[in-house]
Amino acid sequence: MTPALDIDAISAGYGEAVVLRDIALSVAPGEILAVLGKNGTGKSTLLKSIMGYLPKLAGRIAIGGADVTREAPHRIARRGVAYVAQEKSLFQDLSVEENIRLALASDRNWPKARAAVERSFPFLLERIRQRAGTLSGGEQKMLLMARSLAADPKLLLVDEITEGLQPSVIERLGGVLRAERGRSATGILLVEQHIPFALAVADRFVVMDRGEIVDSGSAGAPGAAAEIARHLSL
Ligand SMILES: Nc1ncnc2c1ncn2[C@@H]1O[C@H](COP(=O)(O)OP(=O)(O)OP(=O)(O)O)[C@@H](O)[C@H]1O
Repeated sequence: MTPALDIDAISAGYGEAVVLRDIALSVAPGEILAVLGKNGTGKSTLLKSIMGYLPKLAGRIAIGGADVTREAPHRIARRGVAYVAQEKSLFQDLSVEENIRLALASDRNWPKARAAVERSFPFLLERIRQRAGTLSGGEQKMLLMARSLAADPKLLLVDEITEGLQPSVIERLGGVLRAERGRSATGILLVEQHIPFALAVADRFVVMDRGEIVDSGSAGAPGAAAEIARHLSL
């Protein structure tokens, strides 16, 4: 099966500063891969380089089998890649519906997108005309996730969605991601620091340290949480 994402020996960074070194990983359609690591180890940089925001110094990135290593971000997005960034990227003055419609390639996709929102976060349909900026922090994170899933992406990149959220919202996001894994072919790369959340929703994990992958395994393996916690505390 062609991977949703295939990264082969990527090195990348900011100008002279090399942050990622020789990264290799792949995500199958319908699979969730968690990327864990301490602050500043290059997890967000990895997502930015997949989105084409950073030039690559070496290596190759393929999305759905197509080489996108040197492609511009808008072309990568058009291949069906959605990115839930750490910074909230909602249009605060636009309504919930307008924010979701902006992620769609065509208005014709709205009925399908609406059904996806109903499946994932139905409360958003009751707030469909509300300005995004007037939702709470947790609700805005849910809207970000709903907007990405509504576009039915081939690949979804999620950067620390649980940061600053209360346990019930984290639980709800986890439920949505688990359901997504069961029903769609979207490959998901989930950058996280929240180990229990990551292991509950992912199939596999990798651990990054100082720009390199230093460990990997199956999320369901006994001892995975302790093994990851050791890396994060070193
Ligand atoms: N725009 C930038 N210019 C230069 N260096 C940067 C830039 N953004 C990040 N870096 C550096 O790249 C390294 C990795 O940062 P990155 O944000 O990818 O880490 P992270 O693992 O996502 O951390 P966190 O969990 O804190 O978000 C850090 O040393 C950071 O200072």
